[in-house]
Amino acid sequence: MTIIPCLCARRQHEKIRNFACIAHVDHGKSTLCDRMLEMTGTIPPAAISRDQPEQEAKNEQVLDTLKVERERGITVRAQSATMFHRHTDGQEYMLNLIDTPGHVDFASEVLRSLLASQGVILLVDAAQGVQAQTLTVLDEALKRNLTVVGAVNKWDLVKDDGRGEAVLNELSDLLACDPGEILRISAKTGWGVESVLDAVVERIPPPPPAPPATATTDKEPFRGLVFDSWYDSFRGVVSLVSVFEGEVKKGDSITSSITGNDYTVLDLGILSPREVSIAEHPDANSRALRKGMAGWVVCGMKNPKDAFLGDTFHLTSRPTPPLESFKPLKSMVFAGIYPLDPGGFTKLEEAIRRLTLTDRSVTSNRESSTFLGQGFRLGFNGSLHMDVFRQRLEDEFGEEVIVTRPLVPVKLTFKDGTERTIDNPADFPDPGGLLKVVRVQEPMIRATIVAPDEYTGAIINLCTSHRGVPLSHTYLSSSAATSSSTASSTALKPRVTMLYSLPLSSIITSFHSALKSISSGFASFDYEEAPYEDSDLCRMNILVNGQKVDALCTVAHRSEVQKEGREWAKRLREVIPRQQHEVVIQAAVGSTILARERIAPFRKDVTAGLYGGHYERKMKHLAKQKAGKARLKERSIGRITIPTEAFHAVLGGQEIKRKGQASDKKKKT
Ligand SMILES: Nc1nc2c(ncn2[C@@H]2O[C@H](COP(=O)(O)OP(=O)(O)OP(=O)(O)O)[C@@H](O)[C@H]2O)c(=O)[nH]1
Repeated sequence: MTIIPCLCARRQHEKIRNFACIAHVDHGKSTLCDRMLEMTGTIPPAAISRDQPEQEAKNEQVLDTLKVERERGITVRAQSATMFHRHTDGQEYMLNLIDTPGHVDFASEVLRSLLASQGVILLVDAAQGVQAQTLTVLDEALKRNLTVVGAVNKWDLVKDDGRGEAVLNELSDLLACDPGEILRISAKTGWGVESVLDAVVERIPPPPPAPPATATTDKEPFRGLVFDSWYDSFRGVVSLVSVFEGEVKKGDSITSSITGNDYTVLDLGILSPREVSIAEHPDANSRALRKGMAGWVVCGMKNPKDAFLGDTFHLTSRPTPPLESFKPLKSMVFAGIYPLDPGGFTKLEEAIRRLTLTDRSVTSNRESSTFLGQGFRLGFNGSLHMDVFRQRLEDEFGEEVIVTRPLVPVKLTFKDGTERTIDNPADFPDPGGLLKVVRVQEPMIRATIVAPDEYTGAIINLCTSHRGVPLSHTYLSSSAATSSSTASSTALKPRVTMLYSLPLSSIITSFHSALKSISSGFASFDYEEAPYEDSDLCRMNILVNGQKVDALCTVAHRSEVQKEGREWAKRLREVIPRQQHEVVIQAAVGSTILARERIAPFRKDVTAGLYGGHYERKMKHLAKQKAGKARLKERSIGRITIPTEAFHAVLGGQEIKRKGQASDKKKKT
């Protein structure tokens, strides 16, 4: 059993390191975390041996605990774990590690992780080299003055073709450090991972020391930043707290800076990687969460609404100003969420309330649709985020939902000078209403695309077709240097970083998959928000037998609306079942019809019982049927039944097509 030497509180922080693993998607963050947890004995070792690296590891992405993370092989939530590591200096260190997501939609998870860290491990895949997200996450770490330890991962894949060295140089150029400082590792086999643990101890600074005690205060008062929280049906809200100052222990009375509510600490502990009460952890050797530590706190907070990420807890008896918090990223993609079962609103409401506690970047407001009934308008960071949220509702709460078409926020400036930002297409004015609007603006992004330069032409075409404007085009330094004819793989060929200004709306559906397909998977893409710009947008309505289907209307750029209208009318025709009467589907902007599709009615054989030769009777029956149908049609305007499943399929089809997982045809069958 290893015990942290009992240092006085002022020195103990020196044995603590708080760091995050950051990288582009799939560069091996979660795998590296598995190996570090194994090597420090935090989790049982996997059945791998350094002598037989080809043997598969058994611990796979142990910090990716959500079903959606395991199914999709992506991290969507930052996860923390505390490890104890005996360094070569003979001392035991407490390492608080945070595994972060790589996808841009979960950037807010990376940002809050960085606030609780003093350093980062920046991983780069030896086969892929520096990618778009490598640049953006590094930028965030540098903005916060964090120490960056660079590591090239997947070294087991490196052959004698110079690729590994080229990637190593690329990363050292980026970090402006000596190539010798970059670690070479294979997170999968565990090779070199010991050097990461050593670098964490030696290069990442400990949390800042406590100020000396003054005559009036015997010790520093407690201040802790809440950087994660989740809901437990028995204990209520569990908050993950990074202790910036002082210490907190069981029985302490603490106060939330945001709500002013007082609580008593009922239990607290560390994540190792599961929750372990501090009193029970053999290595913690302390009954308190001390300065520099990160751990969970249960304090009888029953209402998830009282839990705020970025909140500061302090001792009730020693009020302190709140710590610098992090602003939640603004939601940029909005969609209506409705229960598939029309009576399931209350259950869905509770599920959303619980889930938004673990994912505070989702905004939620009630809304109602004439077609779908009561539901919610939720705001997300991007379309993958939206899709993951929908899957979590299903996986974790059994809630099947209909998700309407996503929309980015649109700013309207009216003639009288008032401004309004709308997140629901139903609120966008029709052509008549637009006469009162002097300015329509949509959010833009600054996109970073990194790709081998042979794909430059195709990428320019793709961006242009998505209304993109080029900003810059530069070579990744060392890849330009290795552009020689000796390069034997695409990863060694010169690579470019292209910056583009693009409307956010143009990239929320198919842009990413299109980029991957035109670049054979070699291009990577990331973006950051840019200011709003003027845009010629209009609202497209979908009409069924002349009746507006509010849940299907959308806002699109005028240059794209015709194509969209045709696609949607066609798609609806495929999913709406034939009915007793004709169904006409139209896409329209104001009174201008852009597309029309018709579903022919069933024709009941009213002459079936008649023998041949009764021509006049047959004609009479057919005439009667025609008149009856006309009446039926008149009455049924607005009463066309579109099965909810069909609706679900048509909206889901959009998602499926976007991800390229299945064609619409497959969906139909
Ligand atoms: N050959 C090889 N494969 C690796 C290595 N490290 C990770 N991988 C594989 O790379 C894939 C992605 O690894 P993850 O650890 O999930 O990557 P990640 O960066 O956490 O992914 P996100 O969280 O989705 O961004 C998995 O299939 C891993 O098995 C390595 O050192 N060598």
